[in-house]
Amino acid sequence: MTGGAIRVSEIFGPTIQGEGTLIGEPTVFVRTGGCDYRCGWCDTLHAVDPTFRDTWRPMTAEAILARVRDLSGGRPLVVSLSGGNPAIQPLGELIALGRGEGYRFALETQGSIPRDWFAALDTLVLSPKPPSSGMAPDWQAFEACLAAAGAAPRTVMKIVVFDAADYRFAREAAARHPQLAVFLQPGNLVTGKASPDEAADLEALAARMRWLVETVIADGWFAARVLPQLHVLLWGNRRGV
Ligand SMILES: C[S@@+](CC[C@H](N)C(=O)[O-])C[C@H]1O[C@@H](n2cnc3c(N)ncnc32)[C@H](O)[C@@H]1O
Ligand SMILES: Nc1nc2[nH]cc(C(=O)O)c2c(=O)[nH]1
Ligand code: SF4
Ligand SMILES: [Mg+2]
Repeated sequence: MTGGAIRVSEIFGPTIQGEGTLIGEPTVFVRTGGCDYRCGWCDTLHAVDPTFRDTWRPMTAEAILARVRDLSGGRPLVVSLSGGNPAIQPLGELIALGRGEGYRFALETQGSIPRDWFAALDTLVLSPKPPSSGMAPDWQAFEACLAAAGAAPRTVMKIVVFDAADYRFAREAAARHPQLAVFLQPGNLVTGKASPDEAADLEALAARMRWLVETVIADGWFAARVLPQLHVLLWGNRRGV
């Protein structure tokens, strides 16, 4: 891979953003390959597990933007950079080129790797990982991500909640960073296949979402917003939607 190459797992859309602060917005997704974490419940193992490495392609920023242009018919919209951990990749040039054409950029990351080009984003979604993931958040790196972004992008937190311990973690994370809007997302238990294509367990998701809403309300945490993964409700665990 050359210095400026970006490792891409998949580019798809337009679809709607299914999660968090931009929910419902028409979006093209650029999913990079490779992650420094390995969450037990990751729903995107095909962009994480190195056994999928030969499906990841090195692409230049120009080639990615050309694909985004193709998919969007040249009409600017939101481009969501996700992964894997997109912060591993050199995305500054793609963001600069795309913004020059009117595209807006959002990026989803766990907050483990700060980059100076975070400041060029429109939206930064930081998703620190709760206990159920099996990963421990690195708060120093998380704070370095906030500092790198500065005041330019809208930075929010999106925290996956499976259980009461995750909920307590979310409260603590929010207390550490009271300036950030918080989105709570009920966890979706994928069945462990590396690239799940099966229907989601909608009953279990609804039950977890009800529990989470009841918990937030009983707790009086009125600054939190609770949202499902809309794309999972509509299309299950299918890829590319
Ligand atoms: C696949 S990750 C990729 C970006 C980055 N690595 C991260 O974790 O933020 C995108 C979002 O999906 C969430 N996510 C992953 N697996 C999930 C699951 N099983 N249920 C609910 N959300 C999940 C992550 O927490 C993150 O907010
Ligand atoms: N529609 C849709 N919305 C999403 N929001 C976050 C996604 C992701 O996997 O990062 C995602 C995704 O894969 N599809
Ligand atoms: S940090 Fe994100 S992409 Fe990486 S394993 Fe966890 S959920 Fe999956
Ligand atoms: Mg996903």
